[in-house]
Amino acid sequence: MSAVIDGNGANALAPRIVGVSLAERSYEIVIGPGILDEAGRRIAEVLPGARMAVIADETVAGLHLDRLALSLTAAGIGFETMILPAGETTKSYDNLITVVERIIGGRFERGDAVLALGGGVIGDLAGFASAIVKRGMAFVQMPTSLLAQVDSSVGGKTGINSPQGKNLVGAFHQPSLVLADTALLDTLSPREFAAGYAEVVKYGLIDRPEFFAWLEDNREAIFAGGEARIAAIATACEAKAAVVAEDETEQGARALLNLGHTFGHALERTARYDASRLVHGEGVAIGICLAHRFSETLGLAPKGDAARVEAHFAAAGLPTRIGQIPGETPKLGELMDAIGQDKKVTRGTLTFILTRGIGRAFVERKVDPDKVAEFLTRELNP
Ligand SMILES: NC(=O)c1ccc[n+]([C@@H]2O[C@H](COP(=O)([O-])OP(=O)(O)OC[C@H]3O[C@@H](n4cnc5c(N)ncnc54)[C@H](O)[C@@H]3O)[C@@H](O)[C@H]2O)c1
Ligand SMILES: O=C(O)C(=O)C[C@@H](O)[C@H](O)[C@H](O)COP(=O)(O)O
Ligand SMILES: [Zn+2]
Repeated sequence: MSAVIDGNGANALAPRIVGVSLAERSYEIVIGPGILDEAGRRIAEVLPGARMAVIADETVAGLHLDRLALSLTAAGIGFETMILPAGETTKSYDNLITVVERIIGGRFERGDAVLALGGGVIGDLAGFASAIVKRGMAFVQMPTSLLAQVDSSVGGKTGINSPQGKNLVGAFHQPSLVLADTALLDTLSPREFAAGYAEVVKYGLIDRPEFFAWLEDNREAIFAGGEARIAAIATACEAKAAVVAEDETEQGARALLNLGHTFGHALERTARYDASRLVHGEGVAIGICLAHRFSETLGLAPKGDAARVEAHFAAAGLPTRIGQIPGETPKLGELMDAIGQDKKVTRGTLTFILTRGIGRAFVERKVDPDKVAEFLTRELNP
């Protein structure tokens, strides 16, 4: 991207850089349009001499892999590509084995890197492969969905799904670099853009009420593209980077990033990870609304905040109620079973991220499962 100095001396087209401070595992998130064409140069600066095992799904490979290949070649970086089917079911044991064996078969060294070009599915799977091959290879994230640019490419959570639940097998393994080309979002479907937006809103609802209010005012501009979109992505990355720097392996505060996920992951499991019914960001949108309504029901949050959150998601085209998921309505027992497999369960007790109002989320341990079941019974039978 060429640099242009505007009237105020600011570099108008320069990418936004957000740092993730983790001592010797610190790295930069580079955000802006056109970063894809600079990928080779930027990667060579951070990982000189490393070869890349490039992993992408079929959709993203068809759209954007050629340009990445040109950029890597121009920078003298050797690479092999591995293409997987698109969609949540790709985060499987079978695909993990395929990818791991391809990397080993390609004679990649520990100091070489796995490069994930794609959404959160590819980032989580490729990241996990990089965490375990040779006990940990280098890893580069090139997120191509909104969700991946604001959330999954940052913070080092990697993994796959088990038939028993979301992300139940994985590792913390930080990338060395995150390159988020915001122009790639122009090819993302409106539905997937909206799904990623749910995770953007999440940061406002956790502890940045002013960001949530800004999103209420700027939602249409963010969906249209341009500066508002880049600003929203950068703010989300700053928010996530701050939490990750404080609590890399989720011993405490990082659990806040799971707002809406205890319910959301259970809904994804009951929808069988079927994208025609529910994708992750949609599950998060419904889950966040449930967390706000549950908090209101428990008398923790002021009346009206849950409705405000729901109105914002609905305006963005996102579902807010379990009944909006197409297909068979999940059974209470199935949902409670999935909730019982949540990774935040401690000594058998449930943990939820609840809220005292917009921007006032907190981690509640020892949540009474009977209260959750009563609440869900009402939600399932409105
Ligand atoms: N590791 C983390 O911290 C973290 C955080 C949030 C979510 N996640 C995980 O991320 C996954 C969801 O990520 P996602 O929403 O990106 O899903 P995804 O990777 O399935 O991508 C969504 C869809 O968009 C397509 N796509 C991606 N980029 C595109 C582009 N530029 N143009 C056209 N199509 C494009 C993909 O092919 C796919 O069909 C879930 O598995 C979730 O559990 C992980
Ligand atoms: O980075 C985190 O921490 C998150 O919780 C981000 C979530 O948006 C993401 O979906 C994550 O994969 C969920 O983590 P999990 O530990 O609940 O599987
Ligand atoms: Zn998520």
